[in-house]
Amino acid sequence: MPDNNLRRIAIVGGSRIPFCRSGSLYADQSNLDMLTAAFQGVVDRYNLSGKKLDQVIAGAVTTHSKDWNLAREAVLSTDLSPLTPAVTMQQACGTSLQAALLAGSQIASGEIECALVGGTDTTSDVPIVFKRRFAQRLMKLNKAKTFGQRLKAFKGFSFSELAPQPPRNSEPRTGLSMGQHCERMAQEWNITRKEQDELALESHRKAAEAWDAGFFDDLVRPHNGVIRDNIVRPDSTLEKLASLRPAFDRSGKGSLTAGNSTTLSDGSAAVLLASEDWVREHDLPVLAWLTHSRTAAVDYVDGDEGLLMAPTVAVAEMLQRAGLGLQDFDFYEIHEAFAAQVLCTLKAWESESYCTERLGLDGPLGSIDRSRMNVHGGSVAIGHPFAATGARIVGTLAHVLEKAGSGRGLISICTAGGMGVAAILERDNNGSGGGSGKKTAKKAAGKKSSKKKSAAKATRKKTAQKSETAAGGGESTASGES
Ligand SMILES: CC(=O)SCCNC(=O)CCNC(=O)[C@H](O)C(C)(C)COP(=O)(O)OP(=O)(O)OC[C@H]1O[C@@H](n2cnc3c(N)ncnc32)[C@H](O)[C@@H]1OP(=O)(O)O
Repeated sequence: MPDNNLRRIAIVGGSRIPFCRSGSLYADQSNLDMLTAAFQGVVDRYNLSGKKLDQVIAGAVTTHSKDWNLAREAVLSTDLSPLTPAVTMQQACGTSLQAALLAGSQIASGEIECALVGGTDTTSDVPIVFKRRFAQRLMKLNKAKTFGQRLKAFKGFSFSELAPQPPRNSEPRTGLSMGQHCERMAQEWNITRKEQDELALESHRKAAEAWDAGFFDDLVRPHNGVIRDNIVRPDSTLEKLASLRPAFDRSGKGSLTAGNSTTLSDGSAAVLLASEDWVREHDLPVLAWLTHSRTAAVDYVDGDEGLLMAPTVAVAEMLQRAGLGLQDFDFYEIHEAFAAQVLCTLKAWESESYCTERLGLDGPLGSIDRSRMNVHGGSVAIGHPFAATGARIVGTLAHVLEKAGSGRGLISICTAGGMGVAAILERDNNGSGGGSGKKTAKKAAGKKSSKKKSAAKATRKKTAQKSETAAGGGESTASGES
């Protein structure tokens, strides 16, 4: 991306739905319902109704086979032009940040002018399937033409075959959950329980303050009757956090709890990216520019690397290529998979031996100013619908930079499979630097013709009908007050 022949990548803006605790207010929502809502949020915000976009890249980590090409199905459920192509991709918790990087590369190279990227995940609507043996019987039954063939399909049947198979919740190569892996990292890096609880408490405090101050008003669009993230706990205390039992290691050494880990959550987020020309042509604002990125992986299987330590590598390599130091940032958005993951990452960057021996640097990257990190809360407080987190963070950081007027922000996301995705967003001193930005998002949305408005309404109705909505008013109001 630093190549001068490449075009600048504008972040026009993002939209997401409120994130909710697993099995709560989105229990009736599918990945498609939620991704459609995030996409439609961007469409409405930037007056894209009926428009053909050049590219849509999005994904989910936990999917059903019925999800098909989820990104394309979501496009067809919005009022974007059906001529908009879309691709579904997955890189665990890095999915929608990686989607932005892939789309950004296409914009930079001149291949496309604009792209919508996003992610969604549900831990409420998970695919629970039968054992392979029973599934094979059903396939045989489906093909059977005679009564004898139908009977044969069930020859030797055992009721144990009916035991449901829930989705995998552990790393395929180690059999350990993310939490168990992060416990190991916390113990290796001597991260205390108190440090983790303090970080978690701060995350909740900042997220609650940001909601109260209206920071999320432009970024989060109510969905299914929910108006606020229902995971944020403004009333949490250090004493309460300290009283929670370790969740992943009950040997007495464990320090990761429900309070300092991300909770299983449902939600979606999307971001619109474009070339400078396209932004100008459509008179849209540029909140920030996507200027650098890097993806890295660590060997957590045969090597002795921590599963969630790859962002240390991705960020180090990105900084080297960008010619920047770790302190050259006004804001840091570090995905809080677990409070311990963030603390291990910060400690690794401060460690001379880790930075020289593992990252091949001349010395430590050093400390960051913690008051600039996750300034409006992180994944511990807001929630972490896996594939949605990258787009949430890109949208949030772009918004933070817009409000600051100018500056530079660093994004760091750890993923399952031992990977890390990093990116840099920047905002020029002269503001947007791209389109005049005269037509603000709200003005753009306000200009929507009544014909388009009713088309959008009809489409949303169509989508809503597809899911059996049980948006209980009482429950939704409760979330609004959370
Ligand atoms: C790359 C990556 O991003 S990896 C990360 C991927 N994500 C994950 O792996 C998800 C990890 N999280 C989990 O698996 C689960 O959330 C767990 C296992 C940590 C906890 O699950 P649960 O036990 O169901 O959590 P639950 O929400 O019920 O909380 C347990 C208790 O802690 C309390 N609690 C949780 N957070 C707080 C808080 N901030 N303040 C006060 N109390 C809290 C709850 O009220 C609850 O108390 P109760 O038992 O009295 O009702």
